[in-house]
Amino acid sequence: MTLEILSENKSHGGTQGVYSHASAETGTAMTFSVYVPPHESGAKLPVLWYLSGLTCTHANVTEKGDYRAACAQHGIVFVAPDTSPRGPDKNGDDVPDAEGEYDFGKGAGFYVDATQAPWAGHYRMRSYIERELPEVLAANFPVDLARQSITGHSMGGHGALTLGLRNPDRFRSISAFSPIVAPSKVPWGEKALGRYLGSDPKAWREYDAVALVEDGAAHPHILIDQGTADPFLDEQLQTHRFAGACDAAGIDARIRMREGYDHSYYFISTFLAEHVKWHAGWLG
Ligand SMILES: N[C@@H](CCC(=O)N[C@@H](CS)C(=O)NCC(=O)O)C(=O)O
Repeated sequence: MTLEILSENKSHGGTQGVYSHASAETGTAMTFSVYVPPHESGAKLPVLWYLSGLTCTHANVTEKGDYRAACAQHGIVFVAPDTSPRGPDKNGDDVPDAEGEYDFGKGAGFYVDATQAPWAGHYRMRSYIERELPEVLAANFPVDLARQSITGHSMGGHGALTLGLRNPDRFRSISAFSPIVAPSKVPWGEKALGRYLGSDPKAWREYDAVALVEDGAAHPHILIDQGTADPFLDEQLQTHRFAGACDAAGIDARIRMREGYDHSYYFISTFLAEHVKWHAGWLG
């Protein structure tokens, strides 16, 4: 499994890298970024995954997220995958896309394994992040996969909550910024899950944080930050649904409404270091 180094830059005493590899899951090259903090030779470090939102690649958080000082201070490796397959597959054909739609297709993989044509062949972001990328990390970076946590933004907040709730033994803590907590119930999610997974909403439940909690999933360490001035809050994000599901299930999730903050990286960069520190407390 060879990694191509696209860039490596020294930062806060560690290395911020961007890498590409041939993914067996998506059948394409996939790009991701990894920040490795300064560490003693031979050390194995805990990992914080960051899943990005609609229209993003690894680059948005890497360039605008402001996490490196905190990761250097707490000795945490920070991994930011892409949000969908892109580019040519191994036959040289471009992966299917929804031309002109920012919320479906490329940049909008929704962290699912698609079951519907023409998406099923390449749109396998769940397995890519749950199975393949951890193996790539373990083979190429000084990581201790017994210590992992996960965070994300918007569609990536949905990804963090659903991956975390499905894999509570793998992720010690889960956080999210402005997550889509109930994709089955909102326009972004209804569109994406319907087209990737088909029209039967039963197949959507494992990709819906509220439905997962209703169906018995739980995690003891969940933190959500949501801006009150986020233009997507009422229609697409609906944080109250997750708060309600957690209350009903007896899950003590910490959900903070942040006065005046919007959906942008100005919001994320304000609180991402706090999230890194919070995860560090569970990553030991
Ligand atoms: N306003 C955007 C909606 C998509 C959006 O806000 N994307 C968020 C994630 S859901 C984001 O992080 N965008 C990239 C950035 O701000 O760097 C559009 O219409 O394209």
